[in-house]
Amino acid sequence: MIAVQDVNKIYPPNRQVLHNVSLELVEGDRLILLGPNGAGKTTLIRCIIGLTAPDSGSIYVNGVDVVRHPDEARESIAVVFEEADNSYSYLTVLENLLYFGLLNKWSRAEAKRRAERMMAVLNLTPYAERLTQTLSRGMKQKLAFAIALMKGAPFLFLDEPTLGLDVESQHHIRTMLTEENQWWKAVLITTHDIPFAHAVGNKFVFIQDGKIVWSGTKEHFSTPADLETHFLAAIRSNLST
Ligand SMILES: Nc1ncnc2c1ncn2[C@@H]1O[C@H](COP(=O)(O)OP(=O)(O)OP(=O)(O)O)[C@@H](O)[C@H]1O
Repeated sequence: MIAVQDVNKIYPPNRQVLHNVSLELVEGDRLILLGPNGAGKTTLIRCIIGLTAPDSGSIYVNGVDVVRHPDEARESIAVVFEEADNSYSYLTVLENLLYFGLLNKWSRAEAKRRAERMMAVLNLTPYAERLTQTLSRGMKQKLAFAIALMKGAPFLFLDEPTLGLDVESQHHIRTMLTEENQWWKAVLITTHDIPFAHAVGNKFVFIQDGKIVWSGTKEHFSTPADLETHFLAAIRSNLST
């Protein structure tokens, strides 16, 4: 479980970008963090993974205090930032996946099994023997996603996972995230892609100017259009208060 309680963050000299933010990520959650540009989503993720220290509040990852033990807490979280490029360009797709699998202490057989499954789901199998320096940007993004998953961490954080991906690749990512029997326990996703958010999310948190303006489950929205309407209404009512 990840527990964020009353987190405040002020960038010097006095720009407060998170205001008393609290949220929980528990097993089975596919939590979508929706907010306009500059709302504080990336800052919140950076706080949870211990890259940025909050000015007050607490963050625990599986009981580990992130502020005191960021390295230990981070071991439980695999993160893919927007336009991530975490692969070695002089290794092939398969070699990269095996390398990161072995680094994460899977046996060779287990690393191979996971790499093959990952390539199949993300449609990277035809590129298994290609050097990653020859891949397109979208393929590299899918590989970054696969590499992060090779970590086998219980929590997965994805920052804008569909940005710049073609329709089929978006479909692969969506399928992967909603399949049964995941290797991870919960996922937190930031996105501006409403149809993707609606298809994947089962919990939603709307953030505006560093404040959580609404949170709830998927039952509130029967269609992507509902989600968009609800989101815009929450943002606008926050602006008018
Ligand atoms: N290191 C920093 N120093 C000062 N201000 C910062 C710093 N990093 C971010 N900010 C500011 O904090 C606010 C929140 O930024 P953040 O990147 O967390 O937003 P975001 O919701 O992820 O935005 P986007 O959707 O555009 O990626 C913005 O106003 C940004 O300019």
